[in-house]
Amino acid sequence: MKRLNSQLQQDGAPLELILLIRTLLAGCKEISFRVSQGALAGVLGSTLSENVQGETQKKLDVISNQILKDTLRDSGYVKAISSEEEEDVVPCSADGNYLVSFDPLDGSSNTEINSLIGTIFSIAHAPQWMKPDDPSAFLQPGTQMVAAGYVLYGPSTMLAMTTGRGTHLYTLDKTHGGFLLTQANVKIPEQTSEFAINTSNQRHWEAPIQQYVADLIAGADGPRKKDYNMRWVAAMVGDIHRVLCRGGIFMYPFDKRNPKIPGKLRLLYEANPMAFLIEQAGGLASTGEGRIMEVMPSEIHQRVPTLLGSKEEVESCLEYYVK
Ligand SMILES: O=P(O)(O)OC[C@H]1O[C@](O)(COP(=O)(O)O)[C@@H](O)[C@@H]1O
Ligand SMILES: [Mg+2]
Ligand SMILES: [Mg+2]
Repeated sequence: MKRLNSQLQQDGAPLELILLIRTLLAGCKEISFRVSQGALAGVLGSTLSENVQGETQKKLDVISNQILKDTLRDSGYVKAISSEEEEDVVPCSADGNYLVSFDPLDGSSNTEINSLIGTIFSIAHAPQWMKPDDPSAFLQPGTQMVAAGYVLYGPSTMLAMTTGRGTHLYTLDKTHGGFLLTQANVKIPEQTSEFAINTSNQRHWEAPIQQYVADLIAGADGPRKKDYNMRWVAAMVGDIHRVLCRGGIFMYPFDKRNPKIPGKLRLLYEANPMAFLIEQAGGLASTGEGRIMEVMPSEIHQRVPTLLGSKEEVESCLEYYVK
């Protein structure tokens, strides 16, 4: 089976980017091991501290964040890091050529129930003019990403990765510790009968999504004349992996509860990297008003409404916005 290295070379990734990706994944392998230890290693449960999002941090949020910071900070490739668990950017090497944004542990609410969790990351060039502690350099649209991916800590540890030449899936071979290519050039089915959304938020949604989801649930008896099934892993990394594997539409839409916060998911280290993977696999990634990867960020922890998945189904969903 092909190794990650040779696929990245085949996709034309520059050597330094390949070395950076390998360094980041070395951190993810350590997280995979710590996660698999669970209660044996005392890594389950919450801490007493809150992150900049106002969420109580899980022990694994803090552990994963520290592992990735320690792994990347002195690598020499990275100028600065932005992380879900860090209020400000983390300065690294002044002559580093890359910026890395990551969600060290996605699906935190799943840690205690031994369910799917993961790490999500995106990589962009660091502007020459930038000082390592300057957050403004991260305020680039997603179209500027040079690589993105996630590592899914599930029954097997899997990697989904793109450098802009298709989306590929890899499986961690725990016998020799390398990621091996298990599915090249993923193509998401354009049509689907599977949707994912947290319906407990329904009363807070805007009218277009209310109507769109109502029509999905109406199934063959409704205007879509087709039955739909629902799934919700409560970990974006798990829901998006399912979409890459068999199609579907994943939604975390605008929510009227607090109009200043237009969604739950964060642009830099959740929505953008997933949008890059989905688009490179032939799917669509929208905020409802436009392409996620064209959103111009105004701050590093900015949130966006998120609609991702099978091309024709996302298009059908967007028609409700036009109506
Ligand atoms: O609790 P809800 O509304 O189901 O939200 C689940 C969503 O929140 C998240 O867990 C947020 O990510 P974090 O766990 O990294 O904070 C997503 O992975 C997931 O899609
Ligand atoms: Mg997350
Ligand atoms: Mg997280």
